[in-house]
Amino acid sequence: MAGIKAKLQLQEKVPLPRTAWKLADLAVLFLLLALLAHRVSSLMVTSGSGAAAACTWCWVAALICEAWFTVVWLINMNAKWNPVRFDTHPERLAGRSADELPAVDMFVTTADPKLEPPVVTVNTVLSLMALDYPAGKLTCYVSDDGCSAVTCYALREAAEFAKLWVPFCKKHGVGVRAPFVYFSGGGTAERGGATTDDVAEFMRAWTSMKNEYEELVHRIENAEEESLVRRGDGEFAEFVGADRRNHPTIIKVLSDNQDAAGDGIPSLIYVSREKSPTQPHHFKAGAMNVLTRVSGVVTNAPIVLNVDCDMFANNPQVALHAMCLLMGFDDDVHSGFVQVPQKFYGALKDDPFGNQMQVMFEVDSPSYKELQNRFGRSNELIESARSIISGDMFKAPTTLVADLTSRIEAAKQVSACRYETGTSWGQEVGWVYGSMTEDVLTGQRIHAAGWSLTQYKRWATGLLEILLSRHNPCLVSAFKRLDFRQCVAYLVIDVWPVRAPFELCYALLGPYCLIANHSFLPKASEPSFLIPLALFLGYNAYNLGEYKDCRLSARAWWNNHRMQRIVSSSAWLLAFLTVVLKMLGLSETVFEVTRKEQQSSSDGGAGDGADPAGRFTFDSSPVFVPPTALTVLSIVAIAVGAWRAVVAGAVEGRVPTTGGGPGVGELACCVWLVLCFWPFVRGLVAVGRGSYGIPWSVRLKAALLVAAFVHLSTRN
Ligand SMILES: O=c1ccn([C@@H]2O[C@H](COP(=O)(O)OP(=O)(O)O[C@H]3O[C@H](CO)[C@@H](O)[C@H](O)[C@H]3O)[C@@H](O)[C@H]2O)c(=O)[nH]1
Ligand SMILES: [Mn+2]
Repeated sequence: MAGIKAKLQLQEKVPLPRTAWKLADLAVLFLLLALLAHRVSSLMVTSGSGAAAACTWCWVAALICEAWFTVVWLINMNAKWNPVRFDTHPERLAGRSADELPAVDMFVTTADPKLEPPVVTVNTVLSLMALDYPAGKLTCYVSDDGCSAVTCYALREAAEFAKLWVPFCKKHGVGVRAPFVYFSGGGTAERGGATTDDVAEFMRAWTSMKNEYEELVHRIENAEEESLVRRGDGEFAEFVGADRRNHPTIIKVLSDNQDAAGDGIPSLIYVSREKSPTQPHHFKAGAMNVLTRVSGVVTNAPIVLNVDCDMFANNPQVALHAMCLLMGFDDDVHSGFVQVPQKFYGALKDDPFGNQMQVMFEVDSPSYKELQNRFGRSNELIESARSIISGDMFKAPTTLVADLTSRIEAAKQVSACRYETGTSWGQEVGWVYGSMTEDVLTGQRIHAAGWSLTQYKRWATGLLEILLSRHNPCLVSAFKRLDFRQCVAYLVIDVWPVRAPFELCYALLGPYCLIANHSFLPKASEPSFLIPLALFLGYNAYNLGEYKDCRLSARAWWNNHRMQRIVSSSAWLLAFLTVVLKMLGLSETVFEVTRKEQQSSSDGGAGDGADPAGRFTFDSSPVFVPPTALTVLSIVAIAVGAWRAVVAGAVEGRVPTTGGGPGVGELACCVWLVLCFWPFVRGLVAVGRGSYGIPWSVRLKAALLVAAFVHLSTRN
């Protein structure tokens, strides 16, 4: 270690100046504060005079929402005020002898062979096994919460295929080592690295590799759960009668490489942890904690890399880059995890190095008893914890186990579903339970191909669970080692779901005023009208500018802007309600696994009637009710406003009721809402167009909500 540090710098911190943006940040902040000041002063005037009492509460509601938006703006400003970039230099590591690099245990989680086709998992695993790293120092653990013989079979086949694939990738410097990506280039065989072997020979190797891969896919796709478990050789006998919700632990060593310096392919271990209907399994966090313990008693690498089953490594040097960050600090033993800085709205490369939220064990010399209370009753695990706590965590294990199979008993003990009872797992140790987003700020997948409100709902649920728990960043900052600005940075994401009720309230103000003949914004004739106008224009120009800065189109900005409004009135709102129900003890939150598309290299991605990219589809899920209702309400409000204007024009000399009736501002709010929710307008119009149309059950619920709202607004 000391040797490495004395040598060339592995990483550099480069500050990124953004003076002009800082000025823009402050300008928007100034406008927000001006608006708040104007509201407060007008409220004081009206409460004194007693005039226009009817709309006072609109102004109070608007003031509260705008105060909240100002807080959100401040939180976001803090996070992007002084950005830096870390440049890593893996080439400075690559030259070093293999034993200077720490071993890495790579965790892949899968939960359902239907939603997450085994071919997807296999591609992820292959991309990890082919990383540029000493093969003997890599072990890949796959956790299968689906307890599927097909997944196990697919991985065994993948281990065989890896014997061809890994040397091929390394020899030809393949860029992306997930075969489906590599071969999706069609006939144009991509070639990385400048090697001297002649083109014809490469083409031959490429073709034969492609054939091998297609056969692998064929075998996996045609494997059947039933026939696998009934096979004569009894290889999958453990899966006989195994119900995914109720079965003993199954662990299989599919590839074993204990040659620390040597080549070959990394070890591959299949783990399906014990499940029992009476024990909570804590979803992904539970799976990760089992893998952590299994790795602790089997290979016990000091570094853990975690990816989901659909996150292949898009850069074979990713482990080396990570090492530059993890080993590049002076205080590296204390750097438990490294966060890869993300660019805002960054449609950047998707860094698959999913890092863990787990804070590293504090260094003290705990007694055996303390260790047992903390980590559980496995002697092997306690030994491995002790070796990490006491020693240099980067020290390569000196005595390698003869073979991995000898560790299976110990591994089964720690995979039992009752193992955690009475220990600190899920609390102080490992992945923390009680939130559906145990990873939170880690490299978030950018779902370029589409979006899923279910996923947003789960994320938002998890985030709010964090906010309302003792892990709330403000509490953590007050009592633990998280400094104030870091706390505020975590809040950027944690407050997502809390934004929902405020955004909803604000969105309702425009329609309410049009329907009830009130106002919540200054009149166009008043000078103070310029404040909200400047804010509206300035804020949107700012966001558009950010998109332009990232070389994204105006269209991309608009899509994202309106998606935010839609997500916040649908998924975030429901997440908010779900957590409120959980707090009241009325329901439990569940982890709804997202469906992974199976990208096959052979069918050219035609897909089974896949939706044209970007077109919204609907189903009868409750997430669609609030945005549908908001859309209908805005249209109704515009109609009412127009009708009132016509009537007022016709009945001459008519005096406006309170002088506080709606004006341009309120109308603009409703029009803007309709524009943001345009996909829902299309969904309302598309009757009988399958999933493009909003289902009648959703329309009915939305209509009831709108009717109730109109009724309440017009009741005096
Ligand atoms: O009981 C479960 C449920 C899920 N998973 C796995 O968890 C991962 C993430 O699930 P997915 O449905 O793909 O959720 P995403 O929203 O795409 O995942 C993001 O958000 C999650 C938190 O909500 C994080 O756990 C992920 O790392 C992060 O990529 C997948 O590999 C699943 O197989 C399990 O292992 N066991
Ligand atoms: Mn996912």
